[in-house]
Amino acid sequence: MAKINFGGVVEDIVTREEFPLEKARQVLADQTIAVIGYGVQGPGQALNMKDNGLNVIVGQRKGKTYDKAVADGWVPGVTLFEIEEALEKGTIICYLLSDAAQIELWPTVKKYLTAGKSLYFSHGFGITYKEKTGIVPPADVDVFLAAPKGSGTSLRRLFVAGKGLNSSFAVYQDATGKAREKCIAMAIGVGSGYLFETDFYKEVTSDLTGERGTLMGAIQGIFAAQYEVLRENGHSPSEAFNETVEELTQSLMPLVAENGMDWMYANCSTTAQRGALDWWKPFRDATKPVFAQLYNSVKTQAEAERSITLNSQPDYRVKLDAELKEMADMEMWRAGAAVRSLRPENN
Ligand SMILES: NC(=O)c1ccc[n+]([C@@H]2O[C@H](COP(=O)([O-])OP(=O)(O)OC[C@H]3O[C@@H](n4cnc5c(N)ncnc54)[C@H](O)[C@@H]3O)[C@@H](O)[C@H]2O)c1
Ligand SMILES: CC(C)(O)[C@@H](O)C(=O)O
Ligand SMILES: [Mg+2]
Ligand SMILES: [Mg+2]
Repeated sequence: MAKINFGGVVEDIVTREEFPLEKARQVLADQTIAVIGYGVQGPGQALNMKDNGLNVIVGQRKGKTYDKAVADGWVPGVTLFEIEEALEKGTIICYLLSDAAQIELWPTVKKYLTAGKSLYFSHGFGITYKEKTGIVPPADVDVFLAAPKGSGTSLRRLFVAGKGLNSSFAVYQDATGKAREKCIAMAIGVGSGYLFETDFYKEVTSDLTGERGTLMGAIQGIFAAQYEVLRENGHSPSEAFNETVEELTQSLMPLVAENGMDWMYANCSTTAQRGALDWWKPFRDATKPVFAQLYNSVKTQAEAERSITLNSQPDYRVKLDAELKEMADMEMWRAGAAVRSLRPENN
C-alpha cells in the first residue's frame, strides 16, 4: 500500500499502480461475478467490470430495468438472468439491490451462499444494522465491500472518460484467506481510482452523514435558503438561480474540483475574497450544530430505522414520488430547468 500524507495524517492507500488491472484479472480469473440489481450502481459496476475483461453476469427481475440491461448489451440466458439463476451461477454475489430490497431478498440470497462463495456489498448498511436487516451471512463465505464514493452514473461516465471515482473498501469476514485480495481486485475492477480502507460501520456512518449533509441534504437546504432570501428581496428567479446554483456548478465547482477552495479564494476578486473570508465562519457556526445532530441521528441508528421502515412500506414509491415532485415543483428547480435549457450546449 502507498503511504500518502493527507494534510498531516499518513494513510495507507491502494492505487492502480500497486494493484494493476492485470492483477485484478488474475485474482478474479476463476470467478463468476453476479451483479444482482441493475438500478444505479448495478449498471455502472457491471459494465465497467465487463469492459475490464472480468467474467460478469447480471441478475435482475423482469420489467423496465431488465429491458434496460438488454439495451445495455446483456444477453438473456447468456449474461442476463432472473435473480435466482444469477445467484446460483455466481461465485461472487454483488448485492446491489436497494438497501430495503436487500432485506426482503435476503432469505433467497442466503440459500445460494454456499461455502467458498463471496458476498460483495457497496454499502455497510445491511451488515452494520444486522439486528434490523436480518442480513447475517454464513460463516464459510467471504464478505467484503467496495463503495464507490459517488453515483453509479458518474462511476460509468468517469470510467468511459478514462478517469475513476475513488472507493472505500472493507473486509467483514475472511473465510477463505483470500477475501482481502478479492475485495481489492473487485474495487479496481469496478473502475475505482484509488482505494482507501475502512470498515462496514465507518462506511455506512460516513456515507449516511455525507449524503444527508454537504453532498445533498445540506446543500439543498443552503440553496433554498439563499434563493428564498434573494426572491423575498425582489430578485428575479433567473438572477436568484444563477447566483445560487448555476455559477456554482458551471463555473466555480469545476475549479474547486481541480484546485481546491483555497485556490478559489485566491483567484476571485478582492471584494469576493473579503466577503467570503468574513462569512464562512458564521455559516460553519450556524450549521455545525445541525451536522452534530445529524451525526448523532446516524450513530444512534435513528436514520437506519427510518430508512428501513419508510422504504419497506408498500406505498413507499407513491409517497416518495410525491415528495420528489414537491421538490421538482419548487420555483428554484423549475427556474433551474429553464436556465439549463438556455446553456449553449443544450440549444
Ligand atoms: N445509487 C448510488 O449511486 C450508490 C452509490 C454508492 C453505493 N450505493 C449502494 O449500492 C447499493 C445499490 O443501490 P442503488 O442505488 O444502485 O439501488 P437502486 O435503488 O437503484 O435499486 C437497485 C435494484 O433493486 C431492484 N429492486 C428493488 N426492489 C426489489 C425487490 N423487491 N425485488 C427485486 N429487486 C428489487 C431494482 O429493480 C433495481 O435493479 C445500495 O447498497 C446503495 O446504498 C449506491
Ligand atoms: C451517491 C451517494 C449519495 O454517494 C450514495 O451514497 C447513495 O446512497 O446514493
Ligand atoms: Mg449512500
Ligand atoms: Mg455515498
